Amino acid sequence: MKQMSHLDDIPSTPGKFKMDKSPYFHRTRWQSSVAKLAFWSLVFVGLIFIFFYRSPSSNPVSSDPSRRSLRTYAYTWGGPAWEKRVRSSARVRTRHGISVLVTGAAGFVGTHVSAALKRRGDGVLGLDNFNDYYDPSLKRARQALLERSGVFVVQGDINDAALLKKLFEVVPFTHVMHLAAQAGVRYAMENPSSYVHSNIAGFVNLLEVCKSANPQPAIVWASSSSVYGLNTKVPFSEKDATDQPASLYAATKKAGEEIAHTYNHIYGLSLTGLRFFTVYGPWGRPDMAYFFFTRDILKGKPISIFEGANHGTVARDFTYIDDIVKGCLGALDTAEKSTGSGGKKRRPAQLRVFNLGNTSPVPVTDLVTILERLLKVKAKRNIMKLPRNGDVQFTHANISSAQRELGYKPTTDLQSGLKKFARWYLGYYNGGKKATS
Ligand SMILES: O=C(O)[C@H]1O[C@H](OP(=O)(O)OP(=O)(O)OC[C@H]2O[C@@H](n3ccc(=O)[nH]c3=O)[C@H](O)[C@@H]2O)[C@H](O)[C@@H](O)[C@@H]1O
Repeated sequence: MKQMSHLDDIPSTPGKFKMDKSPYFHRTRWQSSVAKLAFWSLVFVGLIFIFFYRSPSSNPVSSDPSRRSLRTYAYTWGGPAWEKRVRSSARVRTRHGISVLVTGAAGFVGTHVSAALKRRGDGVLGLDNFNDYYDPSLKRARQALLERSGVFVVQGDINDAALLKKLFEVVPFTHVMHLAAQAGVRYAMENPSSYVHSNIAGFVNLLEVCKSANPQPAIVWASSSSVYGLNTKVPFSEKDATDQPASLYAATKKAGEEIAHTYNHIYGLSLTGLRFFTVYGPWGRPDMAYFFFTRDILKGKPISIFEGANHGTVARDFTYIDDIVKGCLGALDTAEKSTGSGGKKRRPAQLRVFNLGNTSPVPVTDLVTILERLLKVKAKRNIMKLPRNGDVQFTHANISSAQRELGYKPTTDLQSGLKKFARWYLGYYNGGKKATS
């Protein structure tokens, strides 16, 4: 159908425009005041619209990153066509398949998990708010990838209770894979409220809707290796204390684990938290070191490599995305059903936390050496003291619990994983020429 627009009424040669005699000319005074009222109402509604869309949460990005709030875009949802798309995307296509609501589906891990679920015949519906924490065009490209494989990604926020309720009305999801979050350790000092908004308020909102859904879904969600904080006992085990987070990001993830306990305890929600260890790979996050090191090395820009006190090594248990996806699917497949209904718990429900790491920490300096070899460019290394902004000196996962209960077994070392990342990066950014700042 042709879209009517006000432009359609304007002739291409304005000088020749001849006004037709309006049939409204002889209307009564009463009718003209109705027209005036309608006109001023429109102006009023327009002003309200402008006011809301210029409110701080949606202001264009300011040049000072510490001042800006993340920009999300206005979205609409609902209607028969929209519901049809939701239903079709979430339709299970195998006999024992599950139907999963994936939050953060246009994110790095969300895209890979959604695609893997769809490939094996599960029903998948994505949800993402497409905010501009990093380049939204990368999120749109991931969305396009998912759409091609039959996954519809609804644009919306996990804080939007009405939207979440609607989704559960349309589809009785058996599982929720909750990956929507404000990520990044260092950015928490610049924009603390975004962490509270997504990782705490958003998570609680989602759990509220899940606990009232009938049937209640089982929930698997992304916690983080950062909850180990200042823990010095290695490798990190799920049994270790996690009461010394070093960043607000870590604190919100830890809070998420406690909130999960509460909803499990009161409402019988089946909850599994996965502590991801520095996940990397194709379609990754541009705010992570391996990603922006690649960009800067290719541009010939210096990179900052952190070191601990007394030139201490800073290392990470870098984990390849395909291994993480297997861990996520293992967690979904072994998740027991929630036990509540109508907001009441019938009997105790499953509550789990697993490390998903690689069990072999690599110094950040070695990561850079691997990148140099793959990109065939020497990095301009700038060695700096580890800033006091939430970064911890090392991470190292003990994964025996995930191995035993989820069948989790990482198989990709950093060299092979980075090779796949570099190939993707060079293809996606046209040999590194297209990369943005
Ligand atoms: O494991 C996790 O749970 C976390 O992994 C990453 O956090 P991080 O390990 O800090 O990953 P990067 O920001 O990519 O940093 C990797 C390493 O590079 C170092 N780094 C970072 C930035 C930089 O300029 N220079 C530098 O040496 C960091 O200190 C760190 O050791 C993610 O950003 C978090 O969202 C996630 O929760």
